[in-house]
Amino acid sequence: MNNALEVSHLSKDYGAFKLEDVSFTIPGGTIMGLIGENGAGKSTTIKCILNLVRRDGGEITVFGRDNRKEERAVKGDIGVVLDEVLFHDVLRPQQVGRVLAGLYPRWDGKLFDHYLEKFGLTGKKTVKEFSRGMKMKLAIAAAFAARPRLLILDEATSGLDPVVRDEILDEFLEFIQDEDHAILISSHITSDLEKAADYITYLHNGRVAVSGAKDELLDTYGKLVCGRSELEQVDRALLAGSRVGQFGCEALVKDRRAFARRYPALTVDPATLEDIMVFTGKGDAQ
Ligand SMILES: Nc1ncnc2c1ncn2[C@@H]1O[C@H](COP(=O)(O)OP(=O)(O)OP(=O)(O)O)[C@@H](O)[C@H]1O
Repeated sequence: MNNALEVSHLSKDYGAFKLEDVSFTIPGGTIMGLIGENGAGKSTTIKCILNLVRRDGGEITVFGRDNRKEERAVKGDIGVVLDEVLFHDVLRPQQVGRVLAGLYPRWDGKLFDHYLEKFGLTGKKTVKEFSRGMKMKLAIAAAFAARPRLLILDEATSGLDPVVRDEILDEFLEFIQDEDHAILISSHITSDLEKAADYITYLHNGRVAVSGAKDELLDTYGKLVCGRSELEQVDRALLAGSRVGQFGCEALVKDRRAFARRYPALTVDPATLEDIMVFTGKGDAQ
């Protein structure tokens, strides 16, 4: 089975910002969450995958095909949902479907109608009268109906309420039941990715800071909460970052089992993706 996406040593130089040596792989039948601060390079990475910006180095393959040499075929395999929805304001969802049917060779009108029904978008409202959540749902229905093999979402679930996000995440989980499908989703909402993603890549200042299987990351990292004097005694090499506050200290432990063996008296709790992102990104913040 081919990997759905392989990004190897990707680089892009904007002058003031550089994407450097970004590599990650999404196996078929899985979801990769791309996380990172504002300006970390998530959208630039996605634009390179979509060939919307020219990369300066590296390789990108989608289901084994080079995204530049076989651009047409690769485009047909990818569905995209961006954070801005650009459908014609005056159209109703069904009319949007008729327009898109002419643009996408693999368009599945029945599937589109199924999602409109499921997402409650079958009324008489035009896109202009839609809330942000309704627009995102329409974009996601359209992305599914184009029958992509790789679905890419850039911040598409931000700004949606938890109920809608949950519904949409369930659709994603169903989509990847087919091993020939995969999803790359960039989001600031790490709790969504904690629920849905199989793999996580954390970009920091244009570089991969952490990448791996989500369960493994959550199982390995830990969060230490302790007093200042205790923190001062801990070997810094075991920590990915720490924070000294008014009422105590917190630190991200790189390997909580190894840490527990060395410091059995200190309690290390499981870390969240947000902890991993915040502490790794800040390093040794005071
Ligand atoms: N066309 C461009 N020309 C020059 N610099 C650019 C261009 N597009 C993006 N950048 C810069 O690249 C950096 C990364 O931006 P990018 O949009 O990839 O980040 P991001 O991780 O998606 O951020 P956010 O979470 O805010 O969307 C930023 O410093 C941005 O200013």
